[in-house]
Amino acid sequence: MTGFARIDDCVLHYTFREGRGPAVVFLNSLGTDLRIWDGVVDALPTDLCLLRMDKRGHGLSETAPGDMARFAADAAGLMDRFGLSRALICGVSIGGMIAQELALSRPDLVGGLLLSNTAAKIGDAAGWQDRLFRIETDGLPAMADGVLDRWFPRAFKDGHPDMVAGYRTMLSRTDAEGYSNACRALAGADLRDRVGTIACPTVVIGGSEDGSTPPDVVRGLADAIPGADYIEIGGAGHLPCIQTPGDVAAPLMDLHRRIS
Ligand SMILES: O=C(O)CCC(=O)CC(=O)O
Repeated sequence: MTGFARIDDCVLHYTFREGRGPAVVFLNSLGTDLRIWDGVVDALPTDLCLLRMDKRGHGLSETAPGDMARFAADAAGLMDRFGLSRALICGVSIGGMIAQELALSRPDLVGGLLLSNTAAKIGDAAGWQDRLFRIETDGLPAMADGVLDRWFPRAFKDGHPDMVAGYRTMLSRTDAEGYSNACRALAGADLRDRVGTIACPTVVIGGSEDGSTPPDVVRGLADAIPGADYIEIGGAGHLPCIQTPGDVAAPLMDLHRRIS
């Protein structure tokens, strides 16, 4: 079922499938929408309960300002709407930060975490300021090639030109204000002092060719969360959910079995 739900000040777009629990909840990266999980969902058993959502300012969700806590409250509000608890939260990049924030603020909702290509702090203030300036002066379409170079390794781009063109379109059509709001949320978010208290089973995935969250940064997150496992996907860029969805679906199902 595809639908829309008002969570406080913002109408959010989601897809929900009832099924076997624990539910799996997917949280997207910057400049993408819930379709980045299509390949992962196709590789999962068809009887699982699944919730995907477009965070505010992305996909078909409304645009409204909000920090990392607000993004997590949106996910929590949607999960509450569907009566989900102890779910397996799978987030990539900023989606992985939202997942960490959710585990810290609403541990009742989170049974396990699959954190893909993310960290407890992503980038630095100067880098985000520069990006905000470029969005305003050049616009997202003009920035797309640079972003895609961080998302996908050269060999993947050469081998899949149509797919890469499609994701360039997804990025370029993202609402500039929504994208900028998410950049501000990233600039202001630092979970490094708090992730050591995450207590649920956690798997962290990195990509050896990730140009946005390099593998040493992602491994640092796994080191900071008690008991977390780290998996590095050789040859993967920033978005293995698109590039090699089976490499995300397999640890997701292992974790699902562990928490079931
Ligand atoms: O992808 C994200 O959610 C944030 C990390 C980032 O900066 C991605 C990019 O390189 O554009």
